[in-house]
Amino acid sequence: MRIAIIGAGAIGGVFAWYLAPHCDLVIVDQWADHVAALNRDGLHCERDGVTKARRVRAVSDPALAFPAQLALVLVKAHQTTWAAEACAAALAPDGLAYTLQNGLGNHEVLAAELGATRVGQGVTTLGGTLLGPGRVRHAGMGATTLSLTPNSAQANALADLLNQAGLPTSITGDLDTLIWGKLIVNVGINAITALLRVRNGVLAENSAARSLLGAVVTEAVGVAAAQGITLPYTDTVAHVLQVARATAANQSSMLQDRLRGAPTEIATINGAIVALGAKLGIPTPYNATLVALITALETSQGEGG
Ligand SMILES: NC(=O)C1=CN([C@@H]2O[C@H](COP(=O)(O)OP(=O)(O)OC[C@H]3O[C@@H](n4cnc5c(N)ncnc54)[C@H](OP(=O)(O)O)[C@@H]3O)[C@@H](O)[C@H]2O)C=CC1
Ligand SMILES: CC(C)(CO)C(=O)C(=O)O
Repeated sequence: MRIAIIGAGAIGGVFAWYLAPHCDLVIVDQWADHVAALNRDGLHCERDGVTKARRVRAVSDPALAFPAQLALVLVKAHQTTWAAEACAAALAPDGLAYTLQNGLGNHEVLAAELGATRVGQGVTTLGGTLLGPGRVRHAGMGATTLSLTPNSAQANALADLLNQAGLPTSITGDLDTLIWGKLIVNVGINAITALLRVRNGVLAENSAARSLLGAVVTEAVGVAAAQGITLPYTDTVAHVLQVARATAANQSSMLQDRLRGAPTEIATINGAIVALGAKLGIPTPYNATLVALITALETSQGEGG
C-alpha cells in the first residue's frame, strides 16, 4: 500500500519512522532542507536517548507521491489548505486522506478540496518533537484512534498497518466524542502554557493558572453540551489537569510554535470554541481573551514584541 505523509514535522516524522518498513511510504513536505536531509541521510528518530535512522523517500512536489492510496495529514492548521492541494495531487482517484491534526476545521478544509467521501479523521496522543532537518524525537507512545467513516474497509486497513508498525491504533464510530475529548485538552493547556511560557505541569501546580484552566475548559464543556456532544470523561477539568500532570515536562505544541515565532493553531482550538459559542449564544469570554492575547503576540513580532 502506498501511503503519503503530508507534513513530516514532529508527529508526521514519528509516524513516518514507524511506517517506513511496513509500506511504500512517501513523505511530502514543503521544507526543502528537511526533504534534502531525509533523502540524503534518512529519517533519524530519537527515543529514550537512543537514535535510529531509517531510509525514507521524501518529495516537495506532491505529484511525485502519486498514486497514494492513503494520505496522513500532519501539518499545522495554517498549512491545511496547502495539504489539501497536496492530497489532491498525491492521491489515487479512489485514495483517502486522514487528518490526525489537533483542533477543529481541518476536516472541512480537506473535504472542500477532495469531497467529504474521501476524508477521514482521527486523533493521536503520540508525542513528538522536531529536532531539525531529518531529525525527530518520539517523546511518548500514545494511542491513535481513527474514524470508521468514510470507508470502514480503508479505516480497518490503516489501523491494521499502524498496529503492525508498532503504533497502537483503534477505530471509533463516535467521531464527535473522540475529537472533542482531545480538543478540550488542547483548549485548556496550549494557549495558557504559550502565554505563561511554562511547561504543562505548571498548570496543575500553580493555583492561579489552575483556576484559569478551569474557567476556559468549563466554557468549552458548555459549547460541547449545547451541541449534544458526549465527552469521554465526567469531570473534564480534572481530566485536563491530569493530562497536564502526565505531560508535565512537555512544552505544549503552541508554546513550541511561539518560541520559534511560528503561527499557532489558536484559531482552530480556542478560536473554534469562541466561534461555536457565538453561533450557539454561549458566552466564552475566557477563550476569547486567550485568542486575543495569542493573536496580539503573533502579530506584534517585529514591533518590539
Ligand atoms: N507534536 C505533537 O506531539 C503532536 C502534534 N499534533 C498535531 O499534529 C499536527 C502537526 O504538528 P507537529 O508535527 O507538532 O508540527 P511541527 O511544528 O513539528 O511541524 C509542522 C511544520 O512546521 C514546519 N517547521 C517546523 N520546524 C521548522 C523549522 N525549524 N524550520 C522550518 N520549518 C519548520 C514544517 O513545515 P513546512 O514543511 O511547511 O516547512 C513542518 O512540516 C498539528 O495539528 C498538531 O496539533 C497532534 C498530537 C501530538
Ligand atoms: C496533550 C498536549 C497538551 C501535550 O503537550 C498537546 O496535545 C499539545 O501540546 O498540543
